[in-house]
Amino acid sequence: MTASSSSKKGPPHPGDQGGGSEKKDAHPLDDFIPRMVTAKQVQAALDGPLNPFNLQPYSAQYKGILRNRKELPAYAQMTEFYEMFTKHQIMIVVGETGSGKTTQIPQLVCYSDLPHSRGKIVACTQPRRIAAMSVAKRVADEMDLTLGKEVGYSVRFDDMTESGTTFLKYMTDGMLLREATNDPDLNCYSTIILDEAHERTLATDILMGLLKGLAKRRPDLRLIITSATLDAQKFQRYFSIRRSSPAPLFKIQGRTHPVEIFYTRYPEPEYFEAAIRTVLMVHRAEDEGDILLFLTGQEEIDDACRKIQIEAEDLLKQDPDAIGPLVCIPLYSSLGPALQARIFDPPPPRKNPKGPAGRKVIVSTNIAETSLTIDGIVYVVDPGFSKQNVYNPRNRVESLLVSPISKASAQQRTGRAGRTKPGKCFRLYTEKDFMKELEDQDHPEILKNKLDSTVLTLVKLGVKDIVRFDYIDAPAPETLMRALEALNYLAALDDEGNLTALGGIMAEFPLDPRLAKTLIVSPDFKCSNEILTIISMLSVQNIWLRPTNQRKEADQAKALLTNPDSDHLTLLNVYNAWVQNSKDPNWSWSNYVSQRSLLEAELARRQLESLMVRFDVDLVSVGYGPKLYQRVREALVCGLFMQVARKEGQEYVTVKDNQKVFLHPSCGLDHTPEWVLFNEFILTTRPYIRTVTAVDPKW
Ligand SMILES: Nc1ncnc2c1ncn2[C@@H]1O[C@H](COP(=O)(O)OP(=O)(O)OP(=O)(O)O)[C@@H](O)[C@H]1O
Repeated sequence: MTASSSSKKGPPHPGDQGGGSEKKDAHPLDDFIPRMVTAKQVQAALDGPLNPFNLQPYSAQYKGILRNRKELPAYAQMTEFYEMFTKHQIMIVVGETGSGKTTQIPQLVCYSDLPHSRGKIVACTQPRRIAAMSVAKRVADEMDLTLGKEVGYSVRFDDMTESGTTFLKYMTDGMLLREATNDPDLNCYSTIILDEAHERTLATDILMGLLKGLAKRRPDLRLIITSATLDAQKFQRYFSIRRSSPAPLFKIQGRTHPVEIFYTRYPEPEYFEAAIRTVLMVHRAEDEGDILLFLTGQEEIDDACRKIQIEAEDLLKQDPDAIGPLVCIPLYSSLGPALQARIFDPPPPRKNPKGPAGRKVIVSTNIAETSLTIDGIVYVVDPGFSKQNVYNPRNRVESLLVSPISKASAQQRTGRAGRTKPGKCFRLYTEKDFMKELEDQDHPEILKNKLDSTVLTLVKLGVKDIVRFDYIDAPAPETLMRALEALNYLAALDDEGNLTALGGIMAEFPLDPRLAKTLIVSPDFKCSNEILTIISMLSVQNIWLRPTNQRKEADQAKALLTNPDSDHLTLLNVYNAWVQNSKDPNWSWSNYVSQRSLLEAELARRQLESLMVRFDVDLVSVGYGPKLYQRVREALVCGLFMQVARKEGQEYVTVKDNQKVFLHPSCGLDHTPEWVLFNEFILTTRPYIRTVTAVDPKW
């Protein structure tokens, strides 16, 4: 620590040897009192010559970033923060977008943990992996430390932390939940920050219940719940110690830069067209600055990127002195990390030194809605829609529907502008609709998703009564019952609802319970090597590329890789052919399959394989031939037997619920077999089953 703070001695650290005069192996930071740290000490440390976390001199980059951090509202309220943090085990933090909740609060907590060599980890959860990864990178830079060492992240299939070194870990809420199943006391953490709690993802909701209980067992554990302002009181009440004393609220006042909001005068009948028009209008008429456009899904986004790009090139040709170059970058969750990272690339350079600056347009799903700072975004275009998952427990159908966003989402979207300078947000709906039609909040996922996997996690966590668990909002009993029933059929739970040995292992795999079961039983069919590949391929989206102008060629290429009896076996063929061709991107390109999806599948495969090793699930194969194909199909039935349909006339009817369904157009079967199993039931223009395999009812 710097000289300025070494005079401020406080009570000894719990690990200190008491009574001695000079401590033998004193650490230079020993007088930096954990939990009792003051804003003054931290400010002195931030401005000091040495980084207290690694005792190295600060870099020039650090000093530059620090100047900006000092402008953040969270910095200005540091004293108040520490006052509350030292007094309370649980606190709720609210603040406007961009005030520094995600980047600053976890750092402040880290100072209170110094010297970290003795310490535990500070965890900060994020609903989305891209946010966890990019914020960890930003914070590592802010702290002048190395990403993957002192500051790390952990997301499904990608762990960038170092055991014993990492003391600040950004992670998806799902990862923390998974860790809790192995260590219910989460002993390695000193403080857990549930960030973006207002998003109410399934995992965050369950974590809130667990951590509320855990806080009673572990008085040393601190919890911080951060949220957009609208629903803070709900969290305060939920985390109250007694009925009369709600959890304290730390309000970060103010924001960094103003964002001007514009509404349309009349409702827009075609949001997609309006969105493209608006982006081009901004490009033509507004000053330098990048644009972020929110759309609902991959197809729409790719389509928009193409259209915007073409139009912008036309504009540039017509008037190169007034219009700058433009590059359009898509962002959605199925893009691999490398392509997602393109959103942080600089905008294209000017065409000529006197001409207008280049502009970057990012077209994204709502994964860019929270916690993400993309430097340079000045304009946000928000058509007001997103794709939302809705589960109907009566017919067990999950459907993705394009629906209006909530006011909270709209505010988050607006908040993506004005992060590094003042911004503008164009809402493609009227102000009246915003006020009257949009709900305040999105419905919590726990009230609208299928809960099979969640219930398995809860049982594994030792929750005895699933219905009476301390949910912040309890799900419909019917949804819970459906989940218990499915897990019982899968033999993950016995008839009394207790976890079986099989269920215990299933819960260790980050997969839908049906797929976990398939994988675990597959050695009995001597094909676990193949099932592992198929499941890894199922975990990534969009293996097939089908560019609009090359649909025929793409379909022909796909036909050559297709197994006529099974889309699952087709996935196996694709992966194996790719490996046989040395994972050559040219092979992928000429066969119209996505190299990046295959790379992601490979990553998933590696991670799942290490779990198989850990839980003694043998990796075996009978070798190629018709026998293998049949065994793979039999193994699939073991996990997916609840997802079987039978042909009736031109269509299929599901065996379990008697629903009429159709084979999805992407299905590669060359005939319509009597019985099929399917991976997914989706409702779009019609009820479809997707990724289908012909099966024999005997199995
Ligand atoms: N990668 C980055 N590059 C440049 N500036 C950044 C970056 N990340 C964060 N910042 C700055 O830090 C500010 C605070 O970001 P932070 O993510 O902590 O805000 P927040 O309060 O969590 O907001 P939100 O909930 O909207 O994500 C941003 O407004 C921006 O000015």
